Amino acid sequence: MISPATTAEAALNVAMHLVRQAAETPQRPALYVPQRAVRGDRPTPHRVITYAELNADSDALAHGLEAAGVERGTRVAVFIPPSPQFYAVVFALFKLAAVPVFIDPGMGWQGLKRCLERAEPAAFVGVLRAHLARWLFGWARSSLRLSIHAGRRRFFCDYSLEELRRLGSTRGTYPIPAVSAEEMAAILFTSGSTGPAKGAVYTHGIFAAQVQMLRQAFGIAPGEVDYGTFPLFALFGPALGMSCVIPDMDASRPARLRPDKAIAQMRQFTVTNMFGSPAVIRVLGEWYHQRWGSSLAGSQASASSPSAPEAEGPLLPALRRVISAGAPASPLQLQRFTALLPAAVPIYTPYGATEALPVANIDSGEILHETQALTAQGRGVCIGRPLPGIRLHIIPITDEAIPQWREELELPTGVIGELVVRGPIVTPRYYKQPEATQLAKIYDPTTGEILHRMGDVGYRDEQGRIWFCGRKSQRVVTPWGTLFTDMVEPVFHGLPGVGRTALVGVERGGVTYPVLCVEWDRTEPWAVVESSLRQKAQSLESTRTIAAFLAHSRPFPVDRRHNAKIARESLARWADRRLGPHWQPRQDTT
Ligand SMILES: Nc1ncnc2c1ncn2[C@@H]1O[C@H](COP(=O)(O)OP(=O)(O)OP(=O)(O)O)[C@@H](O)[C@H]1O
Repeated sequence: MISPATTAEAALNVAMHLVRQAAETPQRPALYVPQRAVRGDRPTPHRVITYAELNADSDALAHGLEAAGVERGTRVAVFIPPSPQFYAVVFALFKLAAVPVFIDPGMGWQGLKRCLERAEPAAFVGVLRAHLARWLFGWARSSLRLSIHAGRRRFFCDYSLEELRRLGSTRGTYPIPAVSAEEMAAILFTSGSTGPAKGAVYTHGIFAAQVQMLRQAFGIAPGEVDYGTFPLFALFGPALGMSCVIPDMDASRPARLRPDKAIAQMRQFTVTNMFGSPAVIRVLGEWYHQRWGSSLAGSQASASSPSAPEAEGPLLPALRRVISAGAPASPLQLQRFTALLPAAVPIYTPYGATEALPVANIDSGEILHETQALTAQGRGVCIGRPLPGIRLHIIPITDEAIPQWREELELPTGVIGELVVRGPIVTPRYYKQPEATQLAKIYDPTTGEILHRMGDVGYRDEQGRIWFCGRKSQRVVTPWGTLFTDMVEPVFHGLPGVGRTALVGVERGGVTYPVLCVEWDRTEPWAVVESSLRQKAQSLESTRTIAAFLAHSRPFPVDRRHNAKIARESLARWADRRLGPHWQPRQDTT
């Protein structure tokens, strides 16, 4: 054991950021916690938790958890929604150098069971609902030896957090052990949008690099105020010295965020940084658009409108940046959201995945003024340039494992292939999933680095920017060539009656045909919509082979974490059923 901040190894532990903030600015609010349901029309009382308090609470919990048997390296499943308990427990686990395991609660009971079986946590700390489900569905029964209820009472668990807090509260500062960059710090499960979720192994070195990269890439300064609608990312708020407003929302359903509440909270605390999935950006932008329309874009909100802000000017005047991540954001959504912001405020859409984050970055200025026009012509979605410290390679598309890196794998500029990254934020493996690890990682024998295959396809342009063309597993391979989702779908956006679109493959007689599912908003008759879709498809080489357009009258199914990634696998099954066994593709397709 060492005294905090005395060695580079201890400083690697992400909890050291909290310790440092508490020493430097003890009275700065770390968290603003709504004390009751947030009202859209007036300020809501919030509890303030300072950095000194959060740090002391996590010290007490670290002692208490240790007394209960949690040790360095113990895997602990955490099922607590964003709250003071969540932050205190997670920082306590980091202080112990224990290994928190994070799984999306929204993924469904079966998926959760599978993840927990893989992660084999020895301890489980969660809210009552999570414990009830654990008990009912037998989650992690064979590995668990300690259960902790995140509340005052124990119920049927071994301990309550309140007990552990009391137990540890007189023991002072927790002596954070020195950790190495390679030591496992956490397991984060992917969202499972293209198959079973996989547990990415995070090391202390990765967290340290992420904090540094986020600070540099976005220019986040201590003392800023954060509104983080994605729980795992919210953890970086305190690490970056921000004061974090806890949103009044169900964090496992970002698309159901209530815009009036979110805006009221952001205005009440003059929030400077907002983080959310493209679904959050869409919901807020559409809400604004429906009320005040595009005529006010980027400028003023009418004070005479019933729920308009009293002050003149943009609705969110203090925001310095917005970060939208987790899925492609459509230019239209970005455009609508800019109406809430002061003119020069960027919306960043960083690209990355649970296994490697952040990888590349671009802002709304470049998207709206430059790249969206090319996106509409079928060139894909620009995700910007790799961040400093990251190298991005593009390699030929294959579903086979590639054990070793060879320079010859690199494709030239302009050629579409799979995106592969190397850098300090690349996770080395999946936890106890050697087959998945084999398929996703490449070892470079000359540098000793492990590269991550993103499972995405794209290309590099002459300016060094990367263009995202879709998920590798969702490409549609036809006798007339391969179609990529994010090159095809945006071509049709903006046509009257058309919401989102989704490209899927439907097989008949051993041939896969490209089919476009269309979110039809019923503002135009389907026959009119279909005819304009067909006309548009004929205008480009890449879309000419689309064999059918299908009206989908309800919103598309989406992933559970970000509520933004279209579940094309289930839409493909839907399209197959809709077309029926006797469907004959139109003659002009072939
Ligand atoms: N800015 C972005 N633009 C386009 N796509 C993005 C962006 N950011 C993330 N993505 C998409 O999200 C993926 C990462 O998602 P995440 O880590 O949440 O889990 P997942 O890969 O969907 O889960 P699984 O691998 O279990 O299917 C990326 O590989 C990419 O396809």
